[in-house]
Amino acid sequence: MLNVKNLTFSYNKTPILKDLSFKIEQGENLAIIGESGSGKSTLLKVLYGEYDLNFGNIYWKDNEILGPKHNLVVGYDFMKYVAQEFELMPFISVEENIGKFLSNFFPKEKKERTAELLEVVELTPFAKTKVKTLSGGQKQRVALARALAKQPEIILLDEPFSHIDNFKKQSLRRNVFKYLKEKNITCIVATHDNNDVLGFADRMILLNNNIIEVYDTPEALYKNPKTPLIASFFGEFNVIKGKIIYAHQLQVVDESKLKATVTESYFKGNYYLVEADLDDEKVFFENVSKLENKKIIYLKISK
Ligand SMILES: Nc1ncnc2c1ncn2[C@@H]1O[C@H](COP(=O)(O)OP(=O)(O)OP(=O)(O)O)[C@@H](O)[C@H]1O
Repeated sequence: MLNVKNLTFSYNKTPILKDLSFKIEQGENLAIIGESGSGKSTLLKVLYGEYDLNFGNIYWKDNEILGPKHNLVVGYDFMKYVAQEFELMPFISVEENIGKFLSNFFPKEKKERTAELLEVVELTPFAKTKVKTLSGGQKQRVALARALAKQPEIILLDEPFSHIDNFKKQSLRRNVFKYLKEKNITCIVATHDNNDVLGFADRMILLNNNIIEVYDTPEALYKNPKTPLIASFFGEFNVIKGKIIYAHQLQVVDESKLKATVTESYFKGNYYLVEADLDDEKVFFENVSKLENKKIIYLKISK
């Protein structure tokens, strides 16, 4: 179990993380979300032992995670961290990078493990390719596989799929999170992307104003977003009479008290996101077809 108690951290005088406490069990997937600059990357680095805390403690099982004041070398064998800037060895191949920290005393195991991880990150055809010739997204996948090579107990991922194109992203995300669950590896992922969270995270933390604003399951937060900031992570939303209403919860009906004028329709694939004026406020809702600008419509809020 990871046990974070009253963690407080600042780079200089201004605190970035104030009095954070949370726990996660072995094998759980925790997502850290928050606006840019809210401290997501800082939290991962602090959990990794890259900095000394101002106050508080971090424990992984019985080990206290301590910063550079207490350790000559940053990091622990049971934990891996994949940063936004991945440091790979450019002049050796993809498979050599992945196998770099695996023992040469067990060549068969090393080969099998490397092949398994190449499959997970969908880079088998690039096994012999030199890393310096890869794209940013391919390098990100090598960094992920390398972090998994020695099977850590806990892995910290900072925006793990940010460089990966939309064609690959869906299947890669499923592969990686499925692999982590199968191997019972605890995962903490900092992300801006709700697709990294929904369907994968067991719990999520929203960092805001230097504190944990909410800590709950994605389902609970999605169904009952207490603040606009939470709702905005999941999608387009409106605040109507003080209530947060997602765009998909508004429907066009023949008559209602919510009379609005269409101002724009955006094609979104299997629906249009329609923008309209409702009592001089902008509202967004989903509709199967495009609606003419200036059309008067009536809206109903569904559950
Ligand atoms: N090495 C550093 N020294 C001083 N301040 C820093 C350092 N690294 C980050 N910060 C500051 O700490 C705050 C949090 O930064 P951090 O990178 O943790 O945010 P983030 O939520 O990960 O942002 P993003 O989503 O943009 O990656 C920011 O105000 C940033 O300027």
